[in-house]
Amino acid sequence: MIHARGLVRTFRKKKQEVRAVDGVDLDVEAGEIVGFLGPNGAGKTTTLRMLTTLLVPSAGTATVAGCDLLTDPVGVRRRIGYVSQSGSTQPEALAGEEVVDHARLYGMSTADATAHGQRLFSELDLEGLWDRKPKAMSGGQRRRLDIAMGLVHEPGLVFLDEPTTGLDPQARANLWQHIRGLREERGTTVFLTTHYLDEADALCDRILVIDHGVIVAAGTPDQLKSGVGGDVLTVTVADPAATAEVARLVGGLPGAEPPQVQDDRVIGRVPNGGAALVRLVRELDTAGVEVAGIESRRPSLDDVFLQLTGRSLREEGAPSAAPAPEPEGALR
Ligand SMILES: Nc1ncnc2c1ncn2[C@@H]1O[C@H](COP(=O)(O)OP(=O)(O)OP(=O)(O)O)[C@@H](O)[C@H]1O
Repeated sequence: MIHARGLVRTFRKKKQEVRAVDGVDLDVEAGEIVGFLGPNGAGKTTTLRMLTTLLVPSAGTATVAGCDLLTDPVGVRRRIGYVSQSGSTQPEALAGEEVVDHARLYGMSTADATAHGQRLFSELDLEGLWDRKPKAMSGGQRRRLDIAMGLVHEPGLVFLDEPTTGLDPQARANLWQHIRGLREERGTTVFLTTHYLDEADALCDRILVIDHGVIVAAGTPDQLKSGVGGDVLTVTVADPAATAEVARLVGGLPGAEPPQVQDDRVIGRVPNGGAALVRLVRELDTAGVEVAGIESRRPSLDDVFLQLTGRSLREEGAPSAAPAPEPEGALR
Protein backbone atom coordinates (compact mmCIF):
# COMPACT_ATOMS: atom_id res chain seq x y z
CA MET A 1 0.00 0.00 0.00
CA ILE A 2 2.97 2.30 0.67
CA HIS A 3 6.39 1.62 -0.80
CA ALA A 4 8.98 4.37 -0.40
CA ARG A 5 12.64 4.31 -1.33
CA GLY A 6 15.28 6.85 -0.38
CA LEU A 7 12.87 9.63 0.58
CA VAL A 8 14.73 12.82 1.44
CA ARG A 9 13.46 16.26 2.36
CA THR A 10 15.72 19.17 3.12
CA PHE A 11 14.79 22.65 4.36
CA ARG A 12 16.86 25.81 4.53
CA LYS A 13 16.87 27.28 8.01
CA LYS A 14 18.97 30.40 8.69
CA LYS A 15 21.17 29.64 5.66
CA GLN A 16 21.76 26.10 6.95
CA GLU A 17 20.41 22.98 5.32
CA VAL A 18 18.26 20.80 7.60
CA ARG A 19 17.84 17.21 6.40
CA ALA A 20 14.47 16.61 8.05
CA VAL A 21 14.13 13.22 6.30
CA ASP A 22 17.38 11.63 5.24
CA GLY A 23 16.76 8.54 3.13
CA VAL A 24 13.66 6.73 4.33
CA ASP A 25 12.69 3.33 2.91
CA LEU A 26 9.39 1.96 4.10
CA ASP A 27 6.78 -0.61 3.14
CA VAL A 28 3.27 -0.82 4.50
CA GLU A 29 1.07 -3.69 3.31
CA ALA A 30 -2.68 -3.49 2.68
CA GLY A 31 -4.71 -3.87 5.88
CA GLU A 32 -1.84 -3.13 8.24
CA ILE A 33 -1.98 -0.64 11.12
CA VAL A 34 1.52 0.82 11.30
CA GLY A 35 2.75 3.24 13.95
CA PHE A 36 5.45 5.80 13.19
CA LEU A 37 7.32 6.77 16.35
CA GLY A 38 10.17 9.15 16.97
CA PRO A 39 11.30 11.96 19.26
CA ASN A 40 10.25 15.54 18.54
CA GLY A 41 11.80 16.78 15.31
CA ALA A 42 12.70 13.25 14.13
CA GLY A 43 11.00 13.70 10.74
CA LYS A 44 7.60 12.03 11.24
CA THR A 45 5.36 14.84 10.04
CA THR A 46 7.69 15.67 7.14
CA THR A 47 7.53 12.03 5.98
CA LEU A 48 3.75 12.01 6.32
CA ARG A 49 3.43 15.27 4.39
CA MET A 50 5.52 13.84 1.55
CA LEU A 51 3.52 10.61 1.42
CA THR A 52 0.27 12.59 1.31
CA THR A 53 1.55 14.84 -1.54
CA LEU A 54 1.59 18.00 0.60
CA LEU A 55 5.36 18.32 0.33
CA VAL A 56 7.53 17.45 -2.68
CA PRO A 57 10.44 15.14 -1.79
CA SER A 58 13.95 16.51 -2.39
CA ALA A 59 14.89 12.98 -3.51
CA GLY A 60 13.48 9.47 -3.56
CA THR A 61 10.48 7.66 -4.96
CA ALA A 62 7.27 6.22 -3.59
CA THR A 63 4.03 4.57 -4.60
CA VAL A 64 1.09 5.28 -2.31
CA ALA A 65 -2.22 3.41 -2.68
CA GLY A 66 -0.99 2.12 -6.05
CA CYS A 67 -0.16 5.56 -7.52
CA ASP A 68 3.24 7.10 -8.12
CA LEU A 69 3.78 9.95 -5.69
CA LEU A 70 5.73 12.11 -8.12
CA THR A 71 3.90 11.49 -11.40
CA ASP A 72 0.34 10.93 -10.10
CA PRO A 73 -0.16 12.98 -6.93
CA VAL A 74 -3.85 13.50 -7.81
CA GLY A 75 -4.36 9.73 -7.93
CA VAL A 76 -2.74 9.45 -4.48
CA ARG A 77 -4.96 12.21 -3.07
CA ARG A 78 -8.13 10.55 -4.37
CA ARG A 79 -7.32 7.31 -2.59
CA ILE A 80 -6.17 8.48 0.83
CA GLY A 81 -7.46 10.22 3.93
CA TYR A 82 -5.21 12.52 5.95
CA VAL A 83 -5.78 13.94 9.41
CA SER A 84 -3.10 16.51 10.18
CA GLN A 85 -1.91 17.46 13.66
CA SER A 86 -3.67 20.80 13.45
CA GLY A 87 -6.87 19.51 11.85
CA SER A 88 -8.65 21.02 8.90
CA THR A 89 -12.10 22.13 10.00
CA GLN A 90 -13.28 25.71 9.55
CA PRO A 91 -14.23 27.25 12.91
CA GLU A 92 -17.34 28.96 11.44
CA ALA A 93 -18.74 26.11 9.29
CA LEU A 94 -21.42 23.74 10.55
CA ALA A 95 -19.76 20.43 11.41
CA GLY A 96 -22.16 18.14 9.53
CA GLU A 97 -22.21 20.30 6.41
CA GLU A 98 -18.44 20.35 6.32
CA VAL A 99 -18.20 16.60 6.57
CA VAL A 100 -20.77 16.14 3.79
CA ASP A 101 -19.06 18.74 1.54
CA HIS A 102 -15.74 16.99 2.08
CA ALA A 103 -17.15 13.61 1.04
CA ARG A 104 -18.85 15.18 -2.01
CA LEU A 105 -15.46 16.48 -3.18
CA TYR A 106 -14.53 12.82 -3.48
CA GLY A 107 -17.60 12.06 -5.59
CA MET A 108 -19.96 10.69 -2.92
CA SER A 109 -23.67 11.51 -3.30
CA THR A 110 -25.17 13.86 -0.68
CA ALA A 111 -27.37 11.03 0.64
CA ASP A 112 -24.45 8.62 1.05
CA ALA A 113 -22.21 11.33 2.51
CA THR A 114 -24.91 12.30 5.04
CA ALA A 115 -25.62 8.70 6.04
CA HIS A 116 -21.96 7.88 6.38
CA GLY A 117 -21.16 11.15 8.17
CA GLN A 118 -23.94 10.56 10.69
CA ARG A 119 -22.73 7.03 11.37
CA LEU A 120 -19.22 8.36 11.98
CA PHE A 121 -20.59 11.05 14.33
CA SER A 122 -22.30 8.35 16.32
CA GLU A 123 -19.24 6.07 16.40
CA LEU A 124 -16.94 8.94 17.40
CA ASP A 125 -19.25 10.22 20.15
CA LEU A 126 -20.20 13.35 18.25
CA GLU A 127 -23.94 12.75 18.43
CA GLY A 128 -25.94 15.96 18.66
CA LEU A 129 -23.10 18.07 17.19
CA TRP A 130 -24.06 17.85 13.51
CA ASP A 131 -25.28 21.47 13.47
CA ARG A 132 -22.64 22.85 15.84
CA LYS A 133 -19.75 25.07 14.67
CA PRO A 134 -16.27 23.73 15.50
CA LYS A 135 -15.46 26.96 17.33
CA ALA A 136 -18.13 26.05 19.86
CA MET A 137 -16.77 22.54 20.47
CA SER A 138 -14.27 21.28 23.04
CA GLY A 139 -10.75 20.40 21.87
CA GLY A 140 -11.55 16.69 22.07
CA GLN A 141 -14.73 17.10 20.04
CA ARG A 142 -12.87 19.08 17.37
CA ARG A 143 -10.21 16.36 17.19
CA ARG A 144 -12.86 13.70 16.65
CA LEU A 145 -14.48 15.89 13.99
CA ASP A 146 -11.09 16.13 12.20
CA ILE A 147 -10.98 12.35 12.23
CA ALA A 148 -14.52 12.08 10.84
CA MET A 149 -13.43 14.40 7.99
CA GLY A 150 -10.45 12.16 7.23
CA LEU A 151 -12.63 9.04 7.11
CA VAL A 152 -15.92 10.15 5.60
CA HIS A 153 -15.00 9.40 1.98
CA GLU A 154 -14.04 5.83 2.98
CA PRO A 155 -10.41 5.89 1.84
CA GLY A 156 -8.52 2.60 1.63
CA LEU A 157 -5.47 4.21 3.24
CA VAL A 158 -5.58 6.71 6.10
CA PHE A 159 -2.74 8.81 7.48
CA LEU A 160 -3.31 10.04 11.03
CA ASP A 161 -0.81 12.51 12.54
CA GLU A 162 -1.06 12.17 16.33
CA PRO A 163 -4.77 11.37 16.17
CA THR A 164 -5.40 11.00 19.90
CA THR A 165 -3.37 13.90 21.29
CA GLY A 166 -5.72 15.93 23.45
CA LEU A 167 -8.36 13.21 23.75
CA ASP A 168 -9.44 11.92 27.15
CA PRO A 169 -8.85 8.22 27.91
CA GLN A 170 -12.37 7.17 26.96
CA ALA A 171 -12.25 9.02 23.63
CA ARG A 172 -8.83 7.48 22.93
CA ALA A 173 -10.18 4.00 23.61
CA ASN A 174 -13.19 4.69 21.34
CA LEU A 175 -10.90 5.84 18.56
CA TRP A 176 -8.67 2.77 18.87
CA GLN A 177 -11.78 0.63 18.58
CA HIS A 178 -12.87 2.60 15.54
CA ILE A 179 -9.46 2.24 13.86
CA ARG A 180 -9.46 -1.51 14.51
CA GLY A 181 -13.02 -1.67 13.15
CA LEU A 182 -11.96 0.12 9.95
CA ARG A 183 -9.37 -2.51 9.32
CA GLU A 184 -11.57 -5.45 10.28
CA GLU A 185 -14.69 -4.37 8.42
CA ARG A 186 -13.21 -2.58 5.40
CA GLY A 187 -9.58 -3.67 5.27
CA THR A 188 -8.48 -0.03 5.65
CA THR A 189 -4.72 0.49 5.95
CA VAL A 190 -3.72 2.93 8.69
CA PHE A 191 -0.41 4.77 9.05
CA LEU A 192 -0.27 6.86 12.21
CA THR A 193 2.16 8.84 14.29
CA THR A 194 1.77 8.90 18.03
CA HIS A 195 3.56 10.00 21.16
CA TYR A 196 1.75 7.44 23.27
CA LEU A 197 3.76 4.25 23.54
CA ASP A 198 0.84 2.37 25.05
CA GLU A 199 -1.17 3.34 21.96
CA ALA A 200 1.50 2.03 19.59
CA ASP A 201 1.76 -1.14 21.63
CA ALA A 202 -1.97 -1.81 21.81
CA LEU A 203 -3.04 -0.68 18.36
CA CYS A 204 -0.25 -1.23 15.86
CA ASP A 205 0.66 -4.43 14.02
CA ARG A 206 4.05 -2.94 13.28
CA ILE A 207 6.09 0.02 14.45
CA LEU A 208 8.69 2.06 12.60
CA VAL A 209 11.02 4.18 14.71
CA ILE A 210 12.56 7.25 13.07
CA ASP A 211 15.36 9.38 14.53
CA HIS A 212 17.27 12.21 12.85
CA GLY A 213 15.39 11.55 9.61
CA VAL A 214 16.38 7.87 9.39
CA ILE A 215 14.41 4.72 10.27
CA VAL A 216 16.34 3.10 13.11
CA ALA A 217 14.07 0.12 13.84
CA ALA A 218 11.06 -1.68 12.44
CA GLY A 219 9.10 -4.63 13.76
CA THR A 220 6.09 -5.78 15.73
CA PRO A 221 5.90 -4.33 19.26
CA ASP A 222 6.97 -7.74 20.64
CA GLN A 223 9.92 -8.04 18.26
CA LEU A 224 11.15 -4.59 19.25
CA LYS A 225 10.77 -5.32 22.95
CA SER A 226 12.54 -8.65 22.78
CA GLY A 227 15.35 -6.91 20.87
CA VAL A 228 16.15 -4.91 24.01
CA GLY A 229 17.03 -8.14 25.81
CA GLY A 230 16.86 -9.01 29.50
CA ASP A 231 14.57 -7.57 32.15
CA VAL A 232 14.28 -4.16 33.74
CA LEU A 233 14.79 -3.96 37.52
CA THR A 234 13.48 -0.93 39.38
CA VAL A 235 14.18 -0.24 43.07
CA THR A 236 12.48 2.65 44.82
CA VAL A 237 14.19 3.63 48.09
CA ALA A 238 12.60 5.19 51.15
CA ASP A 239 15.51 7.65 51.51
CA PRO A 240 16.92 9.12 48.24
CA ALA A 241 20.36 9.34 49.91
CA ALA A 242 20.53 5.53 49.58
CA THR A 243 20.34 5.51 45.76
CA ALA A 244 24.16 5.48 45.32
CA GLU A 245 24.47 2.32 47.44
CA VAL A 246 21.53 0.70 45.63
CA ALA A 247 23.02 1.61 42.23
CA ARG A 248 26.27 -0.06 43.30
CA LEU A 249 24.40 -3.25 44.26
CA VAL A 250 22.24 -3.28 41.10
CA GLY A 251 25.29 -2.63 38.90
CA GLY A 252 27.08 -5.55 40.60
CA LEU A 253 24.40 -8.13 39.71
CA PRO A 254 25.58 -10.78 37.21
CA GLY A 255 25.44 -9.43 33.64
CA ALA A 256 23.94 -6.08 34.73
CA GLU A 257 24.37 -2.95 32.66
CA PRO A 258 25.27 0.32 34.46
CA PRO A 259 22.04 1.43 36.17
CA GLN A 260 20.39 4.86 35.99
CA VAL A 261 19.26 6.87 39.01
CA GLN A 262 16.05 8.91 38.67
CA ASP A 263 15.10 10.73 41.89
CA ASP A 264 14.39 7.97 44.44
CA ARG A 265 14.56 5.16 41.84
CA VAL A 266 17.38 3.03 40.53
CA ILE A 267 16.71 1.36 37.18
CA GLY A 268 18.93 -1.40 35.84
CA ARG A 269 18.89 -4.05 33.11
CA VAL A 270 19.80 -7.65 33.89
CA PRO A 271 19.67 -10.86 31.84
CA ASN A 272 17.36 -12.73 34.27
CA GLY A 273 15.08 -10.52 36.35
CA GLY A 274 13.68 -13.26 38.60
CA ALA A 275 17.03 -14.56 39.81
CA ALA A 276 18.47 -11.04 40.09
CA LEU A 277 15.51 -9.91 42.18
CA VAL A 278 15.99 -12.67 44.78
CA ARG A 279 19.70 -11.93 45.08
CA LEU A 280 19.18 -8.16 45.22
CA VAL A 281 16.55 -8.37 48.00
CA ARG A 282 19.04 -10.34 50.11
CA GLU A 283 21.86 -7.87 49.45
CA LEU A 284 19.68 -4.84 50.18
CA ASP A 285 18.61 -6.44 53.45
CA THR A 286 22.22 -7.14 54.43
CA ALA A 287 23.17 -3.55 53.57
CA GLY A 288 20.28 -2.26 55.70
CA VAL A 289 18.69 -0.25 52.86
CA GLU A 290 15.02 0.56 53.40
CA VAL A 291 13.18 -0.20 50.18
CA ALA A 292 9.80 1.37 49.26
CA GLY A 293 9.28 -0.82 46.20
CA ILE A 294 11.07 -3.27 43.96
CA GLU A 295 10.04 -4.86 40.67
CA SER A 296 11.32 -6.78 37.70
CA ARG A 297 9.48 -6.37 34.39
CA ARG A 298 9.80 -7.10 30.69
CA PRO A 299 11.12 -4.16 28.65
CA SER A 300 8.48 -1.70 27.46
CA LEU A 301 8.43 0.24 24.20
CA ASP A 302 9.83 3.18 26.16
CA ASP A 303 12.90 1.05 26.98
CA VAL A 304 13.18 0.23 23.26
CA PHE A 305 13.01 3.90 22.49
CA LEU A 306 15.62 4.78 25.07
CA GLN A 307 18.00 2.18 23.71
CA LEU A 308 17.50 3.19 20.07
CA THR A 309 17.49 6.96 20.38
CA GLY A 310 19.21 7.60 23.71
CA ARG A 311 16.08 9.48 24.71
CA SER A 312 12.91 8.51 26.48
CA LEU A 313 9.73 9.52 24.69
CA ARG A 314 8.46 10.65 28.10
CA GLU A 315 11.40 13.06 28.45
CA GLU A 316 10.29 14.67 25.22
CA GLY A 317 7.41 16.28 27.05
CA ALA A 318 5.03 13.63 25.83
CA PRO A 319 2.48 12.68 28.42
CA SER A 320 2.76 9.09 29.65
CA ALA A 321 -0.99 8.99 30.02
CA ALA A 322 -3.69 10.96 28.29
CA PRO A 323 -4.18 14.48 29.62
CA ALA A 324 -7.21 15.30 31.71
CA PRO A 325 -10.34 15.67 29.61
CA GLU A 326 -11.30 19.15 28.51
CA PRO A 327 -14.67 20.26 29.78
CA GLU A 328 -17.29 19.54 27.14
CA GLY A 329 -18.54 22.66 25.43
CA ALA A 330 -15.35 24.67 26.16
CA LEU A 331 -14.81 27.43 23.67
CA ARG A 332 -11.67 27.74 21.57
N1 LIG B 1 9.01 24.07 6.90
C1 LIG B 1 10.14 23.82 7.55
N2 LIG B 1 11.20 24.66 7.49
C2 LIG B 1 12.34 24.41 8.12
N3 LIG B 1 12.56 23.32 8.89
C3 LIG B 1 11.55 22.45 9.03
C4 LIG B 1 10.29 22.65 8.36
N4 LIG B 1 9.47 21.61 8.68
C5 LIG B 1 10.18 20.80 9.50
N5 LIG B 1 11.42 21.30 9.72
C6 LIG B 1 12.49 20.70 10.53
O1 LIG B 1 12.63 19.35 10.13
C7 LIG B 1 12.85 18.51 11.27
C8 LIG B 1 11.79 17.42 11.32
O2 LIG B 1 10.51 18.02 11.61
P1 LIG B 1 9.15 17.17 11.70
O3 LIG B 1 8.05 18.14 11.96
O4 LIG B 1 9.05 16.30 10.52
O5 LIG B 1 9.41 16.28 12.99
P2 LIG B 1 8.40 15.38 13.82
O6 LIG B 1 9.09 14.08 14.04
O7 LIG B 1 7.08 15.34 13.16
O8 LIG B 1 8.31 16.17 15.20
P3 LIG B 1 7.06 16.33 16.25
O9 LIG B 1 6.96 15.05 17.00
O10 LIG B 1 7.54 17.44 17.12
O11 LIG B 1 5.84 16.68 15.46
C9 LIG B 1 12.88 19.43 12.49
O12 LIG B 1 14.21 19.78 12.75
C10 LIG B 1 12.10 20.64 12.01
O13 LIG B 1 12.52 21.79 12.69
